[in-house]
Amino acid sequence: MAGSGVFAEILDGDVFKYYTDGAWKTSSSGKSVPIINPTTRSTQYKVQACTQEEVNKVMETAKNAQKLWAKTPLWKRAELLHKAAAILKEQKAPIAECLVKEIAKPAKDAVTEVVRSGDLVSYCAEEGVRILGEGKFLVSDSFPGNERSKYCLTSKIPLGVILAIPPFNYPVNLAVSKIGPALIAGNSLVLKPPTQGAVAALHMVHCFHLAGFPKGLINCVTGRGSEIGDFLTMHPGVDCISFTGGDTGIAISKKAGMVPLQMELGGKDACIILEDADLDLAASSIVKGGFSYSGQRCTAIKVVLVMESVADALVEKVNVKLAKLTVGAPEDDCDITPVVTESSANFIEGLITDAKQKEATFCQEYKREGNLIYPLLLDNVRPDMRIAWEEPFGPVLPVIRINSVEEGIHHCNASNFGLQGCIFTRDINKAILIGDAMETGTVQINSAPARGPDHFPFQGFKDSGIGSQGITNSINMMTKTKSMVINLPTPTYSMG
Ligand SMILES: NC(=O)C1=CN([C@@H]2O[C@H](COP(=O)(O)OP(=O)(O)OC[C@H]3O[C@@H](n4cnc5c(N)ncnc54)[C@H](OP(=O)(O)O)[C@@H]3O)[C@@H](O)[C@H]2O)C=CC1
Ligand SMILES: O=C(O)[C@H](O)COP(=O)(O)O
Repeated sequence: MAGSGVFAEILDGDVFKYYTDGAWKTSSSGKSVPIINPTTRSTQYKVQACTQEEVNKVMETAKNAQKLWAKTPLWKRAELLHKAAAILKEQKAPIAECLVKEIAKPAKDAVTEVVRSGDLVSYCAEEGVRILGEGKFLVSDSFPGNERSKYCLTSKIPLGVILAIPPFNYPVNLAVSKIGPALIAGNSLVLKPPTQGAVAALHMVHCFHLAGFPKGLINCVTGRGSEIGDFLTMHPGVDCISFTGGDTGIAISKKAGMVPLQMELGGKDACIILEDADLDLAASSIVKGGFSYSGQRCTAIKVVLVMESVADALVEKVNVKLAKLTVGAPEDDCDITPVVTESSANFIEGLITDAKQKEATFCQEYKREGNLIYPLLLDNVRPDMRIAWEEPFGPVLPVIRINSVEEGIHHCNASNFGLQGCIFTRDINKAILIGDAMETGTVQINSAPARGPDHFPFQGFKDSGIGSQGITNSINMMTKTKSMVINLPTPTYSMG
């Protein structure tokens, strides 16, 4: 049960505490934020509603702790991260249980998220030791007009305090994808977990606490993003913001100060199917890519653009597979589970109603029970329908029939998003040419979009983000370059 066993100290009555200065604390606000279970639609957990004064204190604590941490040898930082990763994996069951209750993640996927997170933290430790242990050495005489009289030594140093804000759909994994790189690079961390998923995140933070990180290095404040979000992101104590979520990220980037930003935002990942595609492979990738975790992945396939000549065959294959998906409770490990909130379900329903009014073909009957929306494929979607452009973040997928590859590329590039895209064809030359034309951060050939493996670069173009994630890129992003120039009195070759 959440908040029991080794996690007992993170709970105060029925409210989970926040974490700072190496200890679990109750907010002086006396207020809590309820977390609604998407399946039962009743309050499952409560977390502290932290105050602005508490945020100020946390920032100061993080700043002080970072100064000492930056002086901690790299191998020691790595050792602690490996320890935290091991504890995280050991504690996968209670953390996964929180994910099931808070965000209705299917039971097996919830365990996978925690194990993947442990692996990610370990990889950060190893990669950090490799890339931060090396710097650059430059000599001056390669630039016109210079003799060889200056030696420049560059190394990577930490930024300071990293503010990490992950979204609800991977509250553990997308938190550690920021925490691991931040810590190995010598930064301290303030985590603001999503409200749905906060309790899983607090359990994860406790694993870092148990690993024995120095006091104040990792901090976790809770509260609604709409209430403490602006105060956090505009706080002068923040040296970098790493955010994953929706349009909120665009607003943050306009308000934040002159600090590095890492933004991973929404997507409308297109799947282009050519006439020569392996349709069985395409259909299973569409079902997995479009419907796993009920479509609540930024990398989910969110629009299928299929050549008219193979559209009927593809739609039929997808429908056969959709009929086999199980629909129900996350505890039963169903494929399709309730979406995260009632307002998300209402938003998805709005897109479906619009498509109905504009006469899309419904391949299944639209069915909703509370937050549970049954999987739905909409065929013959046209560009005047909202679902052609907007991100449902739910188990509904539009199919647009195209008559040329150019039409598919045009639709993909007309989107304000540019996260990932995929192409199904047996012609690798065509795949590469189309992939080059798609304005997305990543193009997958003959597979659905995906962020992992977690060391691959992961980035969105346009409204899908700023910067690039993936373990190596995040470590680099959370550092700055420092140079030391040794100025010699004469060129180095002047003797002998
Ligand atoms: N590109 C990517 O890697 C990913 C993108 N996404 C995108 O995220 C969206 C869904 O996730 P969701 O969690 O609903 O996204 P949101 O943008 O609503 O929330 C993301 C995080 O921001 C916090 N937040 C809310 N308001 C503010 C604010 N004013 N200042 C600072 N933080 C704030 C939220 O806290 P709280 O929960 O308390 O409101 C949450 O922790 C989708 O659009 C999806 O595509 C999701 C995953 C990955
Ligand atoms: O949050 C998301 O949706 C992810 O970053 C996608 O991750 P995945 O491709 O590994 O599911």
